[in-house]
Amino acid sequence: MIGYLTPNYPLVAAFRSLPKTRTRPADRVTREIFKMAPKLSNYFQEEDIRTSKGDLDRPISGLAMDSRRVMPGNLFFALPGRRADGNSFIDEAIQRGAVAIVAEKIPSGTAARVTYIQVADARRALAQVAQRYFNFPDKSLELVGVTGTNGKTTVTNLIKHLLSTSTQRVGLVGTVNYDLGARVVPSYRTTPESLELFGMLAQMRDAGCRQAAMEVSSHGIDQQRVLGMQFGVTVFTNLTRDHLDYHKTLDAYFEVKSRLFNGGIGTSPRVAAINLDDPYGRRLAAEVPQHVRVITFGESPDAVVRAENVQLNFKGTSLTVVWPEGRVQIESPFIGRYNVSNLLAAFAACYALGRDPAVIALRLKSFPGVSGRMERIEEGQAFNVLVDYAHTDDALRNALGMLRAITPGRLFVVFGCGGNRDRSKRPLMTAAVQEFADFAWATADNPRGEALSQIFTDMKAGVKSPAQITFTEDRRHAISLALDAAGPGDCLLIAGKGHETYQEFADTIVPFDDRQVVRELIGIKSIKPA
Ligand SMILES: CC(=O)N[C@H]1[C@@H](OP(=O)(O)OP(=O)(O)OC[C@H]2O[C@@H](n3ccc(=O)[nH]c3=O)[C@H](O)[C@@H]2O)O[C@H](CO)[C@@H](O)[C@@H]1O[C@H](C)C(=O)N[C@@H](C)C(=O)N[C@H](CCC(=O)O)C(=O)O
Ligand SMILES: Nc1ncnc2c1ncn2[C@@H]1O[C@H](COP(=O)(O)OP(=O)(O)OP(=O)(O)O)[C@@H](O)[C@H]1O
Ligand SMILES: N[C@H](CCC[C@H](N)C(=O)O)C(=O)O
Ligand SMILES: [Mg+2]
Repeated sequence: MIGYLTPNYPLVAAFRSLPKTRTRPADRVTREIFKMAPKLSNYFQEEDIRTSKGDLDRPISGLAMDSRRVMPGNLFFALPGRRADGNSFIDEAIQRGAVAIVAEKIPSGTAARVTYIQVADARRALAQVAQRYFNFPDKSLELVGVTGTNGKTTVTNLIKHLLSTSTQRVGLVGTVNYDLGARVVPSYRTTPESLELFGMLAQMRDAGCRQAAMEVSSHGIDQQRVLGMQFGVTVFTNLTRDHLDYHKTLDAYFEVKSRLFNGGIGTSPRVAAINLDDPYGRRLAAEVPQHVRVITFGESPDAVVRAENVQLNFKGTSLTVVWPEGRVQIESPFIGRYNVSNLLAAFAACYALGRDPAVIALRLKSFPGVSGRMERIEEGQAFNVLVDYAHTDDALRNALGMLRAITPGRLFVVFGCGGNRDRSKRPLMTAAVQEFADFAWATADNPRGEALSQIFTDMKAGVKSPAQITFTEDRRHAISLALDAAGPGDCLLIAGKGHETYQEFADTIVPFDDRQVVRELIGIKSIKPA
């Protein structure tokens, strides 16, 4: 599935350099190319290797970290995991043609024709080797890395929009899609593995991109997916409760995120843009090492890039952005106070890259928004319907608080909680919904491997007003009930799945798009304008 992200770069170069002849038997061509392929030892430094066995000078045809994707001639990385252990797939990798193995322990009874390299940390080795294999693509790009619990997708898309010109395409890596310069492909992970990331950055570089914006998830930092990557600017949006299944405490979650700013990923950014309105942002700004320039942003009066005169309504937001050398009035079609924070984050990142603030301000106006983020569905119905990706209690509180303030009628919400994710946020999400909405339909999000009844039990612990919430397993039915209930002046928020076009169950993934479902149901029900 992801082979297109990790082409055999050195081999492609070797192939291009071969003299063009009309008659080249395929196996001879393969042999010729292979002879020109760089050697295994090119990708390691002596200190990386604990012990080794076999020929370190053999050519390799590519890198793999999943035995199911090994191609003949590959170097396979056996990574220790939470669910599986890559070491138990070494035999399978060899059967598929792997000629060299990197592992933290060399298995006994090794195959003689294969080279084994023992390293202290296989994930670290994967990132280092991938960076060398793709020839340091991060260093050829102005790379902006955005982290934080919420706002990463929005801010990276804003940055891409602000930096792009008619002749300059800007790369993107994030939750919704990957823009590789020559094509855009749907995303399967917010921050993919280092092997895929360096492969993608190489494609951007080769397609002529000079900048790229990348979402950096806490899982990505912790699993060394961005180890050694050179970011010019890193951005911190905020830190609120999520992913405690993984990080256990908010402080541990913060420590992981702060590695993107303090050299903890092996590199430090030139500039850090940090949200001063967020308590963890304030802490981070004080802790960033001296050699990193900090540009704070926010509505706080002491922020370097700050917003004044913020005015919000259903049509958009107006604000004055103030920075040390000037100020500019901005009109944006974006709604919601948290989007002021996102606008400032993107503005601060572009300012940090030395872009003209006046030009940035002008371009903000034409930002089309992000798929599934407060996306308005207008099918002639008499009430507002918005599809949003709020999937934490903080995001729900922000989204609903904002809609409450600008909705004349009743506020309704359809929401759910994902399975195999942080259980502790579930009751808090219900409580946040009950704080603002007149009525809520709780339903399935992506149950994944968990029983929906268990997810509902967790969610029910946050119910305060049982008469204002109902639990309905089928998401389409829940949306249908909510559409039936809404009338003129009301607002319906469908939260949690945003841009997603599927629903993930234990043993199947089915097509499901909240936006399409709303459109279909409005059509079927012939909900008429007032
Ligand atoms: C919790 C988590 O992040 N887990 C990731 C981690 O899993 P793991 O360490 O348990 O790995 P594993 O599945 O046990 O496999 C170990 C090794 O064996 C290999 N293997 C496995 C099976 C096989 O047949 N052959 C084989 O070689 C695997 O490729 C892997 O190298 O490493 C795997 C390989 O890279 C990832 O696929 C996996 O992501 C899982 C599926 C996941 O759901 N991750 C989510 C939570 C995530 O990363 N989300 C963030 C976004 C969060 C946010 O938006 O805030 C993201 O960046 O997308
Ligand atoms: N700056 C912000 N502060 C708080 N909530 C926000 C902010 N920006 C967006 N949100 C809310 O969070 C949701 C997700 O936004 P976005 O996709 O930009 O975040 P993300 O960090 O990329 O999320 P993910 O970790 O799932 O990739 C939005 O739909 C909105 O409800
Ligand atoms: N990046 C988030 C997205 C959650 C989206 C929500 N629809 C869910 O499935 O819980 C995660 O993987 O935790
Ligand atoms: Mg995202």
